[in-house]
Amino acid sequence: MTTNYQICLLPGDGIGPEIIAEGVKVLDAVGEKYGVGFTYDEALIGGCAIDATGTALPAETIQAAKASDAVLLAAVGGPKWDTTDPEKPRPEQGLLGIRKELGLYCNLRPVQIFDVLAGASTLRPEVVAGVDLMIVRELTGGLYFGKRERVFDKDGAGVGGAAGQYAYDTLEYSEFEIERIARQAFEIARKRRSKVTSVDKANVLETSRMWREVVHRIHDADYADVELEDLLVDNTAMQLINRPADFDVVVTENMFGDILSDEAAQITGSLGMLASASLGDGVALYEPSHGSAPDIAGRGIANPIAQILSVEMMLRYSLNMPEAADDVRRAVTDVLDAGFRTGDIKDADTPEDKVVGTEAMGTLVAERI
Ligand SMILES: NC(=O)C1=CN([C@@H]2O[C@H](COP(=O)(O)OP(=O)(O)OC[C@H]3O[C@@H](n4cnc5c(N)ncnc54)[C@H](O)[C@@H]3O)[C@@H](O)[C@H]2O)C=CC1
Ligand SMILES: CC(C)CC(=O)C(=O)O
Ligand SMILES: [Mg+2]
Repeated sequence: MTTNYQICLLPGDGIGPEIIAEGVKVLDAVGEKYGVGFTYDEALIGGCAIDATGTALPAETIQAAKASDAVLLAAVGGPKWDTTDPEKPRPEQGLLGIRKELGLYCNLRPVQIFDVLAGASTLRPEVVAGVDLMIVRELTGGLYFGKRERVFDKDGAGVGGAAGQYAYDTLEYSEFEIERIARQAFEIARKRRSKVTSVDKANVLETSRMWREVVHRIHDADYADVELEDLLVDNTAMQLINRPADFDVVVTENMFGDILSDEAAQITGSLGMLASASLGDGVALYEPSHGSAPDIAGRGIANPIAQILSVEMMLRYSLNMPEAADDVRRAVTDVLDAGFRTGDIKDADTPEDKVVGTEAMGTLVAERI
């Protein structure tokens, strides 16, 4: 009997539709090789969903995601929907909403340097050599999900202590949320180089002081074999580009993880290389770490590798196809070793005939599965 998987596709906006097509191309090549069927159910999220339905996360999209074996998302957002009006819908609400709906509290962002891309990084090759770290980002708590409000000073009488508008966002964490992400980080570290760096701002924030306490309690009780270090987030931002190869697993709260992963992506040469898996206790979602790149959308030049490596993570974590996942990684490595580059990862030595577009890069990878 042929295995058949139902994959929910969420192309979103900007370069989203261009790169997800290449993820699907690679997944189809995997299906052909392993005799596995993939059925795709495409749904709306983000700006395109606002245009069609007035909301960034229609109920049908949530249903399609929950009914699938895994979700493949590209990216949402763009200038068309940018607004500072708190009453208007924003594409990013769709992304935050689907993470919450599916309970995706654990975001894995692997930062690995492909040897041949050492020259594409803005850091010196000897600094980026051997970089292999995993950012474990808490994904459904913290500042992105806390209560927020803007109070308009309609009569000029002043709000929040002074004349003018007043706004706030709140950063909250429960012990439970910290404990479950910390356990994930320690478990992952045990399968890697057994080192966890816990990143916080405990010299200022109360949530961070509790974060540190909980992480240490879990460590001392159940994971004393794993090395644990604490690092303040500002120092981490600096150390990541100073000594990136020293990091193994980096565990941190939602916003710190968002910011640090974009920074870490640059170590690999481009944000277009950084995949991610968003995991919970049910259906998981796989997405590049980058956004919808409106500055290059519609030109066929976006790098689809982050999306393709997100397919690799889907095969590994949701579909229990580790050999196929290895095939995807090997195929990407082979294409890069053969010298092919999208514009974002080319360097001064890349010959013009090796610079390829989104579609060609996807085809080159799919051919090597
Ligand atoms: N997961 C998601 O859907 C995310 C969505 N966004 C949204 O995306 C929109 C654009 O945000 P930005 O701040 O510009 O971040 P971005 O990640 O879209 O782009 C940052 C820079 O990286 C480049 N880049 C990103 N992905 C690339 C790829 N695959 N190939 C080549 N170059 C690539 C872009 O061209 C741009 O110069 C905003 O509306 C933002 O809210 C931002 C981050 C995550
Ligand atoms: C667009 C945000 C909601 C999220 C983000 O930047 C990310 O997950 O990387
Ligand atoms: Mg981000």
